[in-house]
Amino acid sequence: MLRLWPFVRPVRARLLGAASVAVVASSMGLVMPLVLKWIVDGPVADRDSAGVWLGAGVLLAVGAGEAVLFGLRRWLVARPLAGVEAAMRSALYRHVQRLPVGFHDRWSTGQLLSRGTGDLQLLRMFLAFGLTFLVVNTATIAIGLGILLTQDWTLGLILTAPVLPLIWLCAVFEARYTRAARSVQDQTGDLTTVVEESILGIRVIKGFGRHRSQARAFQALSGRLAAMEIEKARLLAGIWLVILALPELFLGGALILGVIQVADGALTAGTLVAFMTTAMALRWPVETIGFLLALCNEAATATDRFFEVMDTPAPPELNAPGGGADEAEGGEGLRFENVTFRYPDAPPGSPPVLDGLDLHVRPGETLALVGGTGSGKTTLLSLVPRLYEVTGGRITLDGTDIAGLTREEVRRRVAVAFEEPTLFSATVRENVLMGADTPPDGAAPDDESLRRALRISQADGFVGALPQGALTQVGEQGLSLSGGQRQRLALARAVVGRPRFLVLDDPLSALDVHTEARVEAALREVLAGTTALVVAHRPSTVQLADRVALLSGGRVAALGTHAELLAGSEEYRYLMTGRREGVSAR
Ligand SMILES: Nc1ncnc2c1ncn2[C@@H]1O[C@H](COP(=O)(O)OP(=O)(O)OP(=O)(O)O)[C@@H](O)[C@H]1O
Repeated sequence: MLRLWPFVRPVRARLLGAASVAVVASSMGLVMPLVLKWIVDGPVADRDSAGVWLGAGVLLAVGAGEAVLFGLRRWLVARPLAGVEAAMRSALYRHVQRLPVGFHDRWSTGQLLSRGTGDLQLLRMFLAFGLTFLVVNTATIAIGLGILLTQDWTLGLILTAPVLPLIWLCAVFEARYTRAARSVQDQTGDLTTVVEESILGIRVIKGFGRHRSQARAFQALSGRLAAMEIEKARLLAGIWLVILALPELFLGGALILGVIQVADGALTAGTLVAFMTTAMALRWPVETIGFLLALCNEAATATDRFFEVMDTPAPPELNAPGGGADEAEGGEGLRFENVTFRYPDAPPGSPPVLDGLDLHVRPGETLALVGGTGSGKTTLLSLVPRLYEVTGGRITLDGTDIAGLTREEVRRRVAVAFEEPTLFSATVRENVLMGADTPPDGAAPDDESLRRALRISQADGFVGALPQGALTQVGEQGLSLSGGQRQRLALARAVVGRPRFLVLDDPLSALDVHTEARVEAALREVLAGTTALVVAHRPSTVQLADRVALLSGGRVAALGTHAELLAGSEEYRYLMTGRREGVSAR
C-alpha cells in the first residue's frame, strides 16, 4: 500500500491534520472519566450541588468539543480524498487507453470496470476513515491503557492481559480474510463481465430464448459471490466475537476486584468509577479494530488489483525521436517485408498467422486482400496502424519502417475502418471527425471535410434525415442505426482526414449492392490519391482495387489483377465464385 504514496502525497498535510485532530478528539473522550472521578469523589461526596452543576457543564463542553473536532476531521479529508480517487481513476483510464490491443484481448471488461470503480471507492474509504482510525484508535488505546495503569496498576494489568493473544488472533484472521477479500473482489469483476456481455448480447439471448438459462447461470455466479461474502462475514464475526468477549471478561474480573478493594477501603469509589468509565471509553476503539483490519485488508487487495493493471507495461510513447515526418513524401507506398506474426496469447507450438509475408502496395494503388476465413487478413491490417507489433520482418510507409515512427505519426498517416463499426455515444459529427486531425485550439471545426466524407460514404442522405442532422446523438446512448448506416459512418471517419494510407476491413459488407456501387464510385475519388489496402470478400468490392493479393498459409499466394487471379488461381476462383473450374473473367 506504500505504492499509493504518489497519489496521497499531495494531500498528506490534510491527512496528517485530520489524524491529529481525531487523536485530540478521541483523547477528549478519555478526559470525561477523569471529570467523573472528580465529581464522584468531590462534589457528590461533599453534597455540593453547585460543584455537580459545574462538573456537568465541563462534561458538556468536553463532549461538544469532541463532536466539533470529529466534524473538522471529516471536513479536512472529504474533498481532498475525492480528488485522490479521481486522480487514481484518471491514471488507470489513461494507462488502459495506452495499453496495447493484446492486453485487451486478455483482460475482461468487467475486471477493468470493477477495478476502476468499486476498488477505488474502497481505497478512498480506507484513506478517509480506515487509515485515520487505525492511527487514532491505536493512539487512544495506548493513552487509555496508560491512564488505567496510573489509576490502579493491578486493575490496569488485568485489562492489559488480553492484548497479546488479541494481536496473535488478529494476525491469523488477517491472513484468512485477505484470501477471502481477494476472491470476492475478483468474482465481482467476473460478475460485471457477465452483466456487460449479456446486455450487449441481449438480442442473441432473446433470439435463442436463452434468457432463463442465462439468468440461471448468473444466479449461480452471484450465489458463489454471496457464499464468499458470507464466508467473509463469518470470519469477521469470529474475530469480532473474540475482540468483544475477551476484553469484556477481563473487565468483569477487574470490576469484581475493584469492588472488593473499595469495600476494603484500598480504593476510592471515584477512582473505580473513573477506571471503569475509561475502560468503557476504550471499548469503541477496541471493537472497531476488527472492522478496521477488514477494511485495511480489502484496501490492500484493491491496491494489488489496481497495480496489476498499472504495472502492465505500456509501449513507449516515442520509439525513435525525430523519426517521422514526411521525409519520403510521395515515396514508396506500403511495403511488407518478410513479415511474421504470432499472437502473444497463441497456444504454444501453433504456426504463426503470418509467416514471411512480402507485399508491396504501390503509392496511390488500391490493393484488395482476399483469403479464406481465418487466413489472417484482419491480422495483417491490424499491423499497419501498429495495433499489434510484428514478430519478425518489417513494414514500411513510404520507405520508413513503422517501428521507427511514433505511434501518433503512424496513426496520423494511416486511417482504418474495421468490419465491426464502432460508434461512440456522441453526435454523428463528433464520431466522424474523430478521424480528422484535432484542430488547434479555437480553430473552426471542419464542416467541409465532414460533408465530403459523408458524401463519399453515401451517408449524407440518411444523416440529413436524422432529427438533428449531423448533430444527432448516436451510439449506445443515442439513436440506433442500422448495420449499414453504422458501417458508412465508420467509413466516413476513415476518409475524413484525407489519409495517405487507408486500411479498410471489408468496409462495405453490410451494404446492399446498389448502395455499395454508389459508395465505390465515390470512394474511387478518394482512393485515386491514397495508398489503400482493402480486405474484400465479394467480387464487387474487389472491383475497387487495381490489384488483388491472395492470402493463404500466412503468405501472399498469388498477386495480380482480378482477371489474372480468376484465370490463374484455383483457390481465388473458388473464394470468389464458389467454383473450382476455370471461369472467364468479366
Ligand atoms: N486476438 C487474437 N488472439 C489470438 N489469436 C487470434 C486473435 N485474433 C485472431 N486470431 C487468430 O488468428 C487467425 C487469423 O485471424 P483473422 O481475424 O486475421 O482472420 P481473417 O482472415 O480476417 O478472417 P475473417 O475473414 O473470418 O474475418 C485465426 O486463426 C484466429 O483464430
